[in-house]
Amino acid sequence: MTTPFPATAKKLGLYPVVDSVEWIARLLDAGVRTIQLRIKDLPESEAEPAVAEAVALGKRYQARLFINDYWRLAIKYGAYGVHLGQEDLDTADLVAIRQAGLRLGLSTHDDAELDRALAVKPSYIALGHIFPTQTKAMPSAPQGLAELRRHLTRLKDISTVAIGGISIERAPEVLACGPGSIAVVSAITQAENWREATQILLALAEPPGENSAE
Ligand SMILES: Cc1ncc(COP(=O)(O)OP(=O)(O)O)c(N)n1
Ligand SMILES: Cc1ncsc1CCOP(=O)(O)O
Ligand SMILES: [Mg+2]
Repeated sequence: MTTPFPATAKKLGLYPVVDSVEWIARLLDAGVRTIQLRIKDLPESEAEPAVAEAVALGKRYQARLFINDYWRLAIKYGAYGVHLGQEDLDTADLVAIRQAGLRLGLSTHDDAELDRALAVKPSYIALGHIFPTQTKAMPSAPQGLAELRRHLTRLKDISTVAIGGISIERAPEVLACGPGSIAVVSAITQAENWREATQILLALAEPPGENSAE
């Protein structure tokens, strides 16, 4: 029988995905408590200082800091968790991640990927991309809100994250579908006023009294 990964909060709330320690520091200081460091295409040795700093910051703020892709570094520095995509699943050592006590988040885009992800018993499942996005080249079409709703009906007992093209304007309709979290990149990093955008998104995704400390 597959051993589950450690649970995370059912409602992870606002989940910014950013590419630098500077963004991690700013957003933790602004009150964000779930966050991901997503550095792409750097050799592990070059990404290592950023991962180490991000993990230290996450601990200082008692935040849920997920490391994208670099699972060995996440284990080495004791991150809260790791985020992996379907391709990453082909190569990552899931046993090592679980034995190190890290949470695991997995990307999914359709029913087959959901089946595969659920078999791993991760800490959360990400569903995307919901709307068109400029941030990442996606091989599939956006799933939209109806598919998001349909997928969520299969995921009552696990923490869920919606991602892809979620703007301040679209966040309420996404949240109304019932995911525990919305992950955003450009809604914050490309905002004219990132502080204001973050506060608006925090208020939408984390209504007072609803944020769990897990
Ligand atoms: C919360 C969240 N959801 C999805 C992704 C995408 O992960 P992946 O499919 O592995 O693609 P890359 O981010 O590695 O390009 C994510 N990072 N975070
Ligand atoms: C990393 C990732 N995975 C699926 S969509 C996406 C990018 C989301 O970025 P944005 O919030 O700017 O659309
Ligand atoms: Mg990945």
